[in-house]
Amino acid sequence: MAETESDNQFRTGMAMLAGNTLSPDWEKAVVLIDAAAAAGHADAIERQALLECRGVGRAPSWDKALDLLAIAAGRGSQYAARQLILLADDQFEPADSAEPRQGDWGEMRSRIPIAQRVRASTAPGHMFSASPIVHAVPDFASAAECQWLIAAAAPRLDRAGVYNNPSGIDPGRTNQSALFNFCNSDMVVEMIRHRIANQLDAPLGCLEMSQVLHYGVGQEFVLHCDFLDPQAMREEIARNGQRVATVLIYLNDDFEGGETSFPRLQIDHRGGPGDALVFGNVDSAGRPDSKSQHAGRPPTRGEKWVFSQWVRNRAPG
Ligand SMILES: O=C(O)CCC(=O)C(=O)O
Ligand SMILES: [Fe+2]
Repeated sequence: MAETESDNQFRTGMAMLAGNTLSPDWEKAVVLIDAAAAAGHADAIERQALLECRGVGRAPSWDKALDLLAIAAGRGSQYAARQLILLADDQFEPADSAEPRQGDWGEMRSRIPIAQRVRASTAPGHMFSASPIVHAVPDFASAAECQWLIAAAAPRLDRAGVYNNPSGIDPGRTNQSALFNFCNSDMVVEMIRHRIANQLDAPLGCLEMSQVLHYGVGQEFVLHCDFLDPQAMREEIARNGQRVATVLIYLNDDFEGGETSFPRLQIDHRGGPGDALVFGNVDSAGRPDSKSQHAGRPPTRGEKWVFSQWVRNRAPG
């Protein structure tokens, strides 16, 4: 089938947002995606939902975003349909279902409990350390969300990089990761990001691009601190802020080993699927705290999957 004008606009707009920079040139891309969506392009409407919830070139609105998702599903976007099923019914629908899902998408959309889905956890959890904070929060994400994140990351895994190495590859980080830039984020991921921002009482703009990490047997993320080196990364910190907190969400438990270890705090932790570990990388005065040093230990059997969110002390810009 010949490519239509709106196919072309959608493809070109998405290509502009495919990189991993924190601030791509949104303006032109958004014009193209909006134009394709206005012409009824289902995939463009599905992406427009993400623009609405993030507030790119408009005021952020979950309601408008979810309305668009229902329209996109009605126009045949299976991706939009799967997001609605998860958000309304907390059910994970694999992407390769043989039968295209039929549904009353407007009705399903109306049942999405937005406030509940983005609400911070009120469970006391377990405070391992007060300074730096290391706080285990149970049941932070649902089983379906964990399955969703693994499925979204699995086809895109790449050798994990580190910020302060120009080649991006670090010998101390043998695990793999998948980044959620605009092109591969979605409303399920955005809801989890929103929940994390609420949990930390931080603006959404402070969250870096989310990642899912994968460790096979023997793969590890050796001892490191998540804060950015105040000297070596001075310009980056001035531009985009310091990385003051990290939130991990454990996505599975069918492995052995693979703890998150903080040797200076004598913590060795493994959460169950959906449990979060929130930790600070700076002390109460905002200074980098080397006691936050930690490692992702290698699994000795099976594979470990974890969602990792680095959080700055201010939004980039
Ligand atoms: O996988 C882990 O347990 C640790 C991950 C980690 O240190 C990070 O994402 O910064
Ligand atoms: Fe880390």
